[in-house]
Amino acid sequence: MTVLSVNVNKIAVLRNSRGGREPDVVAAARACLDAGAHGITVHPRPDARHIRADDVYALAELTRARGVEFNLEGNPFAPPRPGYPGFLALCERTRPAQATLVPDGDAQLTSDHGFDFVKDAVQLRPLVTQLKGMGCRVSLFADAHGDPATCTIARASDCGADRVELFTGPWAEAFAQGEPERMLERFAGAAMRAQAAGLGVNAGHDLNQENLQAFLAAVPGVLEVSIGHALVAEALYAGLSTTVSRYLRLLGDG
Ligand SMILES: CC(=O)[C@@H](O)[C@H](O)COP(=O)(O)O
Ligand SMILES: NCC(=O)COP(=O)(O)O
Repeated sequence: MTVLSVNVNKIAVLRNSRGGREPDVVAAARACLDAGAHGITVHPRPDARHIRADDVYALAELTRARGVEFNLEGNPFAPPRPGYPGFLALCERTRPAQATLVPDGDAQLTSDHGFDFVKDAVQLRPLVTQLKGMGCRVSLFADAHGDPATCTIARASDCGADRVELFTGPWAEAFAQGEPERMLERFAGAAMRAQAAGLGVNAGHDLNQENLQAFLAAVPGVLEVSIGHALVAEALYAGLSTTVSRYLRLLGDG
């Protein structure tokens, strides 16, 4: 079975837009877990555009109390700054069940590529060792959509990683354009090469209710998907009619 880790970054985007406490990230995470989600993911960014250090601490406590996986994602190379203690410090303080390393830059709107496991190995190896020493399972964000001849995904095992997370943005794009076949072949091939090297395979980015099943049917042995942006958008649509009805009842119209 593939487990679902819900990414609650977008709840924090909404909260931060008004500067108050609502919507509450922990309450939202609790609702996801009450609905049966297997874990919670967050990807705090150094500019604190959504998840803040305090959210990470509170979610670590919630997931520990509920006995579910906390998946902390982030760029381990981004230096600390006021309000952001750094990815390793956050892991040290919260001991997430899974640490997912992602090579994003500050200016990125969102994550858009994985590591080059040949070029980045020297830097990654000691970090992976350090995180494993904290008791974290370590997953590395990986491209799976490129030419199989140049794909370095299997080399993630040389970095000491337990898993890779396939960057599924290109899959979502190919699906939306009605051209899924070649992309599915590439992702399935990359997943199998990673598995042959002893790595577990996770997947995430832009997965949604439309593109998820075809992906999982074609890509073997995906252990976990982390989904946030689309899931929160879909939740808005699913919840809007109930909520509008409630307001109308309050107004005596319904
Ligand atoms: C690694 C990954 O694909 C997700 O964590 C995604 O980047 C979410 O981050 P944002 O919510 O900041 O877009
Ligand atoms: N690791 C991917 C993730 O946590 C969520 O990505 P998205 O669904 O917000 O694109």
